[in-house]
Amino acid sequence: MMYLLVAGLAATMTTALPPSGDLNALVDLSAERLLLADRVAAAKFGTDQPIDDPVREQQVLDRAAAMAAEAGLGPAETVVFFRAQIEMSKTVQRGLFDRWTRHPERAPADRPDLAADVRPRLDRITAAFIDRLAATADLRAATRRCRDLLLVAEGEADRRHRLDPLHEKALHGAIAPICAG
Ligand SMILES: O=C(O)C(=O)C[C@]1(C(=O)O)C=C[C@@H](O)C=C1
Repeated sequence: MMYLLVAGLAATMTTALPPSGDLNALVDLSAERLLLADRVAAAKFGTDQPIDDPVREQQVLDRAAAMAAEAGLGPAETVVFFRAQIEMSKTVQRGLFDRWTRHPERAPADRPDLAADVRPRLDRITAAFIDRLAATADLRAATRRCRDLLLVAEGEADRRHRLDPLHEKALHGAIAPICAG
């Protein structure tokens, strides 16, 4: 009986406790998504597919909101967060289009498949985001502690991913809603 009680408690604890309560993994996902914007831009550059795709944006936001509700997160705040990810992805894409237009020799040689390859990867990041947003829910508030942790996580992500100024600026914008409370 005692054994069953302890085993049951341990099982509850391992599922209830978030593996990492800090903001590093969350910011890291944001950086990964912005680096994936390079692949999105490469898929569109030199084609007639525009950077802005409002239909796809709505799909991303609807799916994120549905997953957020299931995870016990507020759909409205989750949409604000994902909107920032999308806006900053477009900032990166526009910056790269500009760079590649001015320096065609720097344009990517290959054209990734947006529907078959890049968007499924973005979708996987959405699911991982929900997980991390849920794990950091207590921390994400308009507090000094949140802002301090965010600053550290941002610096680490900049370094770890060796972000250039374009991606660095985009990461700064993408993570802005995290401590908005
Ligand atoms: O999937 C695309 O086409 C993208 O450009 C990515 C993305 C996004 O960040 O999810 C960004 C801009 C588009 O308006 C739609 C979606």
